[in-house]
Amino acid sequence: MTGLRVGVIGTGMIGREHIRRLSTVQAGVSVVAVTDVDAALAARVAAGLGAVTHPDGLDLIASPRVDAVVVCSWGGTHEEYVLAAIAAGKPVFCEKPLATSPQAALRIVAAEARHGGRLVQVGYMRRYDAAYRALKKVLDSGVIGAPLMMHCAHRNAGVPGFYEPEYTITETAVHEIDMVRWMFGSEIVAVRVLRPRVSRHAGELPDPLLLVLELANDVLVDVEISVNVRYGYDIRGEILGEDGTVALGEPGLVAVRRDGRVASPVPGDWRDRFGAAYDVELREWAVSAAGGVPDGPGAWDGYAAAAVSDAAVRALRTGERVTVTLAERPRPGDERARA
Ligand SMILES: NC(=O)C1=CN([C@@H]2O[C@H](COP(=O)(O)OP(=O)(O)OC[C@H]3O[C@@H](n4cnc5c(N)ncnc54)[C@H](O)[C@@H]3O)[C@@H](O)[C@H]2O)C=CC1
Ligand SMILES: O=C1[C@@H](O)[C@H](O)[C@@H](O)[C@H](O)[C@H]1O
Repeated sequence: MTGLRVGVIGTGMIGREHIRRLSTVQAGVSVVAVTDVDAALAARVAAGLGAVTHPDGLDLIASPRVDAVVVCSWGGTHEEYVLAAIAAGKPVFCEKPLATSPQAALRIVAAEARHGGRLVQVGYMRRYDAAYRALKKVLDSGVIGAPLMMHCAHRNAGVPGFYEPEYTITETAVHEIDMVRWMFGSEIVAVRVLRPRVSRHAGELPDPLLLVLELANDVLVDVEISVNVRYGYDIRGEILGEDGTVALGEPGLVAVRRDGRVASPVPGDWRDRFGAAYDVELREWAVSAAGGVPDGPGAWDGYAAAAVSDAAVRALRTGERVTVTLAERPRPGDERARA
């Protein structure tokens, strides 16, 4: 791979994680520029890398020294930076969510279509996880027969103080929303959100929740979202087919049997559970971006996830079943794509 010079916007938790992996997992990639609204933080990160800092994300994107952009700032800032990267004709990896409303995500889809080819990749790392890839391989092989249902659980040990009630959907369940579309190759057409008794650890949050996702191919998916389980980070998935089932295995690589007990480690958070998936994700992105065209989950996937998230937030607020209708998908080079 010829050298790819990357600029990173947002040097917080996942920004620093991605900088570390971009600098180590793929030869030929260098992080040459960073920026953060916390300028002191950006300066510390840049000093450790020998990179330069920029006063803001737009300045970084415009730099002729930056070939490709990684956006790791807060969700509400993503649209502006992704649109600027498209305008500059630079490949951009944007952490999830692509944008915080379907309308904003659709503006990105339209801008990329007007550009005429793919530039955007969204950080849906489950598509790169060995266990999810193995699950999909079994499903696609037909060995369990036609899929009927999927049961998922997404449990966080805890969440930070700034975590808002709607983040249960837009920050957390959004991973299952994307994963399910990819797993079954079918759009989500309606969503319900059920609210069981609230956990005593929940504080002000609606925790836990049960989402029911209806797919266009009539597969039904239930997703438990629990964000204060305390015991660890636990991601589960099992598909029921006409002839059998397939489930994600336990993430711990070993089980210790002693004193009449079996014990195996539970990951602490998403960095533990999906560390290897992020490595593959960023490596594959860097290779495809060096060729000018990212090939992972794209702007349309970011839009579809935003549309389903939006419906799920409405379902959470109203208790009703909310249908999802996606916009018409513009084709590359489509000058009519809505501005
Ligand atoms: N794929 C995954 O599993 C995960 C994805 N994420 C996503 O990554 C993004 C960042 O999350 P974290 O790193 O956890 O948050 P964080 O709060 O640790 O870091 C975000 C950084 O962005 C900076 N920032 C905010 N607005 C900015 C702007 N306009 N320009 C430049 N810098 C700005 C903040 O000062 C902060 O340093 C979010 O969109 C989140 O949803 C986060 C965790 C896991
Ligand atoms: O993306 C992530 C976080 O932003 C989110 O807050 C967590 O709930 C997810 O498990 C994690 O993967």
